[in-house]
Amino acid sequence: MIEIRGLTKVYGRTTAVDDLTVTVRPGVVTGFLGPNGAGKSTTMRAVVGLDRPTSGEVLVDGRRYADHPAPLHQVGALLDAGAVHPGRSARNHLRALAATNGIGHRRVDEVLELVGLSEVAGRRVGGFSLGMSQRLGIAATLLGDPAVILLDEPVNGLDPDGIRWIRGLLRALAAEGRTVFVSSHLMSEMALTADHLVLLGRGRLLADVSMQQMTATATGRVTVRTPQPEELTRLLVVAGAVVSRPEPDVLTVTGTTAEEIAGTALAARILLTELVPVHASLEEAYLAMTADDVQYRSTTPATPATDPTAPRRAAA
Ligand SMILES: Nc1ncnc2c1ncn2[C@@H]1O[C@H](COP(=O)(O)OP(=O)(O)OP(=O)(O)O)[C@@H](O)[C@H]1O
Repeated sequence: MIEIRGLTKVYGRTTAVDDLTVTVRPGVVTGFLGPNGAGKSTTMRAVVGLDRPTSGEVLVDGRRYADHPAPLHQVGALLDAGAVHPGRSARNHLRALAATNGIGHRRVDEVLELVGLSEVAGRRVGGFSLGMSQRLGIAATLLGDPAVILLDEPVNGLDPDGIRWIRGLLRALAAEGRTVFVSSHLMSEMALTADHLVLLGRGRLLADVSMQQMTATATGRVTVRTPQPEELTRLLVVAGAVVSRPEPDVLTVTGTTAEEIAGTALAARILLTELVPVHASLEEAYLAMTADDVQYRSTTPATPATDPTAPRRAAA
């Protein structure tokens, strides 16, 4: 378990993490999401003691990382896949890491196998593709068979096969009862991998929710087909809904439910030939939640930033 309590990290005039309190639990994959610059990497570095908090603290299974007698057995962290001596072979890189932590050669071969690098284990790491380097980084995190696994943007540089592989690996590690905390700025990827989500925006906690809760709060819109669109539009607008008309006999309605639309239509004897609730995708919910917190914004944000159905924040 990772307990982040009141974590604040200030760099000069930038508050990278702002009073963040969150608990990352074992047995599930927790996705750590937020736009670029939200403070995800800073938080992860603080977990493994690479960044000293300005205030607050982070405990891993009840102790600060530095207080664990054998940290590599406690926490496996992939924070920068590039931090490898380019002249070394993959096997020797892992053997060097293993040696300093009292881990034997057999475990090195096991993790090479696990990440699919056995056949290239003798090759110089300098010639590795980004995807291969990511796999090697993941192998290093698993060396000590840790209870807590921390991965910063692990799918970066992976091809679709690699992405599917890492998804399976993360889910298997969580199923074994480990704590799996994985950052990404790709909601679509997390939707397939994570059971729980921690959302960060400008260093602050925006949401700490299960994937199910996130989907439920992603209020959607309703598509209605009717031969009496003008009449139904008038009634729905009076009732406070927002209505657009993409086709002559089709309305898109937000701000109300399918049940209410059906009730309104029935009361006015308006025929409905189609009534389809369309749930907002997780991607839309995420964009709506983080719209105010994007540090580097393009000039034409193609986001539903003003969507009145955007879910409320858990904490602002
Ligand atoms: N060593 C540092 N010195 C100064 N500022 C820093 C440092 N590290 C991070 N920052 C700043 O802190 C903020 C948070 O950065 P951080 O890398 O933690 O965000 P992130 O969510 O991981 O972003 P990304 O998805 O782009 O990696 C940013 O404004 C960044 O510029």
